[in-house]
Amino acid sequence: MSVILSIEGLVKTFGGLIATDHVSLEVREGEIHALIGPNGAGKSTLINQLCGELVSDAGTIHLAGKEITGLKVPDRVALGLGRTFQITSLLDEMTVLENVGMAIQVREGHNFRILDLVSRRRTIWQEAEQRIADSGLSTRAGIRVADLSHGEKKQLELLVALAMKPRLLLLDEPMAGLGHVESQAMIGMLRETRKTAAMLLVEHDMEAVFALADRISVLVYGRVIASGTVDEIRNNPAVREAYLGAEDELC
Ligand SMILES: Nc1ncnc2c1ncn2[C@@H]1O[C@H](COP(=O)(O)OP(=O)(O)OP(=O)(O)O)[C@@H](O)[C@H]1O
Repeated sequence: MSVILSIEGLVKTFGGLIATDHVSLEVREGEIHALIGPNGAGKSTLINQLCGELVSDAGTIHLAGKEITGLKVPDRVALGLGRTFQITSLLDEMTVLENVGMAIQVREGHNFRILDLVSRRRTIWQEAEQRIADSGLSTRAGIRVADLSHGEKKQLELLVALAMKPRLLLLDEPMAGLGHVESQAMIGMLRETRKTAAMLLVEHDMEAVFALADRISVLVYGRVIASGTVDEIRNNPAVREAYLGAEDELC
């Protein structure tokens, strides 16, 4: 399986604090690679370094073989990097359909030509309808974002990110704040997503991690202390040690 994301020796410091300390890991095509670790381990910092919101102090990032370490956010997006943004980035007064349609228009923007504007618009809205019909939001296309539940907003956030057709999707706690039923719906959506995009999944919900991950890397104090399959990570003494006091989370 080829490597879609390769990180080598990535470092980020804040003053005297080393938030990510020579992090190296790989995400392969078609896999969900979970990144877990205690609070303050550096997971969000790493995601922000990868998407270009934080400039790294050292190390390299390659996406599908191309070095993207020094690129700006839009250039990384153009090369196939996607991420779910905070729910607040959804357009509250617009419908589910309009939010997905807008994302597709952004993706297609550079292809617009005056002459085929009308037919392009039709294609865009058809794609938006199809993406929604295939998701857990199939009955919510005409609903304003403001009237959606928290779980539905998280699903829409994922749909909007997918409308950009990323090759690699960075997910920062997609299960946060979801109830059991909503979590199951999100797990279903992420399983479907695996068919089109590899994912680096930062998540505290271990049930979801174990249900979804092909491989897991464990970050503690900014360092990767272990990388492996679900079983390897569950049975790794150093990982259990890092989670001491919350051991049943790993059972
Ligand atoms: N902008 C910043 N300025 C200063 N320190 C920061 C900044 N961002 C993060 N940190 C520090 O870097 C360390 C790693 O934080 P980070 O948010 O990446 O951890 P995390 O693993 O995502 O934690 P959590 O699971 O609680 O979200 C923490 O000690 C945090 O306080």
